Amino acid sequence: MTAAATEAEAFKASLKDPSLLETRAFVAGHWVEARDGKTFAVTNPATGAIIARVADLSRAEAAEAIEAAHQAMAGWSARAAQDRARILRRWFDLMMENQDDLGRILTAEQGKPLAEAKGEIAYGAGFIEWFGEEAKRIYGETIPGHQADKRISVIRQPVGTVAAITPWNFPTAMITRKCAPALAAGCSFVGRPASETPLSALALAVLGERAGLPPGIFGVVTSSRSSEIGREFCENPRVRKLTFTGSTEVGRILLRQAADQVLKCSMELGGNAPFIVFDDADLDAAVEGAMASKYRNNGQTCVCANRIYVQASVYDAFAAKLATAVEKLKVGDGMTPGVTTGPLINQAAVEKVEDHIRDALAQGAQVLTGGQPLGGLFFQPTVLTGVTDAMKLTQEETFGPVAPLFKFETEAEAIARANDTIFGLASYFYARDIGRITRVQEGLEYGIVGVNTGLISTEVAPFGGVKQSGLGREGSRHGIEDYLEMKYICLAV
Ligand SMILES: NC(=O)C1=CN([C@@H]2O[C@H](COP(=O)(O)OP(=O)(O)OC[C@H]3O[C@@H](n4cnc5c(N)ncnc54)[C@H](OP(=O)(O)O)[C@@H]3O)[C@@H](O)[C@H]2O)C=CC1
Ligand SMILES: O=C(O)[C@H](O)CS(=O)(=O)O
Repeated sequence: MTAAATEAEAFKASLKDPSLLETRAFVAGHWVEARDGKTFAVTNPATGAIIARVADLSRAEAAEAIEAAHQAMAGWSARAAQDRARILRRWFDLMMENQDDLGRILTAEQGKPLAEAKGEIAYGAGFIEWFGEEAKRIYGETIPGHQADKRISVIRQPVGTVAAITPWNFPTAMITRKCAPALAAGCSFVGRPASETPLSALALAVLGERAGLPPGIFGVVTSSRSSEIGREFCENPRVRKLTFTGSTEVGRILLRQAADQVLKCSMELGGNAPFIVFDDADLDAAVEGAMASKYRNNGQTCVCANRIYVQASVYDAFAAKLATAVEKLKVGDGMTPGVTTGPLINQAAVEKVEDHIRDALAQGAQVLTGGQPLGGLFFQPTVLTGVTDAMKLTQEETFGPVAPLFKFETEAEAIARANDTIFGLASYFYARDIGRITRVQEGLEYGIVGVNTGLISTEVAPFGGVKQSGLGREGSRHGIEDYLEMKYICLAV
């Protein structure tokens, strides 16, 4: 056996339940290899080791998964909501019972520290718990008739078979944030996870099968051919809803492809979050919030602070406090206890971070701490000062551990600069004056505003962006609406 195969086998053996490390796709309730035998490698970004080889399905096999989901849907949507709710609750329970193994699989393929990965498992499972409960509350309504002999009612029915494409940065939560409302509504679901991180989705399918999801209702199509599978999802007439999480660039491609059949779409796209520190802020709290928002998942989240604006009178004090906190971060393999910051996902991510830093320094910014690669896919958590709006990192999402500090003078200036972007997902600010808090929270053009907090992610709230950060909301009681169609019934009596 080669060293790579040995490492993969060793990782599988390290799990309490090795059967969770599935490498076949899940189609029509069956675990399948690609018909042509093709596989693609899944590597550990911390070590570069191949931890698995996963079935590499073709577009035709993705079509078979969609057909199976379409055929299975009638029986699933006909079940009582209580029945669907019980199965989703069981799925939640199984995820939490296997949280340690699921966290280890997630860290191995994505790189985030194990504690953070286990946190994502709980976060992701929370969507299944939440929408299992919402399944029982899909209410309709009656409306007084417009004529004496008319009786008007409105019912809400499942939209149909849902296709989902998800990113590598939250390989569990981004799937459950979509499949949970879909299945709760009575839809069937076929997901295609990012090729860097398919194992978490497959482990989810193992537990979904054990929880009692009927064959075909929840499919996972693993493939390295993302654009081919994406075309199938957009063009297959059996698909009635496409939901995507990822970059705005790919979101635009999918929306163009989905237009031909006027396919219902939800889009959770890129961000460029401002993080504003006013002169009346609690600076220690602001530093804590900036650390949580900026360096979570090594800066690889769409809601990470991407631009940090600090009012002039507190700029130096905030910068010094932030640098001190950043220098306490411990970079390393996420499986190692005490590590707070794992690797970036791939070499392209490292190069984007280096490009943003190089561009900023060339235009006069200074490195307050960090700024250097650490070998492999590791990078020093970095703070830049003297940053200006002309630099690349002001308009582009860095998606890495770089905190650029901008200086501002007035409240109006801060709001205007924070809004000067095509994105509108998350935003944050720290202040204590209630008048300022009210003006700023209303003035920011974003789908999400964190006030005196850097962490906003929860299944109970509506998550989503405005402008080019996306379409629709995920989570909260609103999150199920995108998986339902409203039907108006006019009965002549
Ligand atoms: N708003 C949100 O909640 C989130 C937004 N993002 C944004 O996404 C970016 C980083 O994530 P990243 O995964 O690199 O984003 P990408 O948009 O590159 O990839 C997202 C998913 O889309 C797939 N994909 C890529 N190209 C196509 C295509 N032409 N047709 C169909 N599918 C395709 C990818 O597959 P593969 O990788 O296998 O090619 C992956 O599964 C950042 O801009 C970030 O802000 C990321 C996560 C969440
Ligand atoms: O993909 C992401 O970045 C997530 O949407 C961020 S969150 O849901 O964890 O806030």
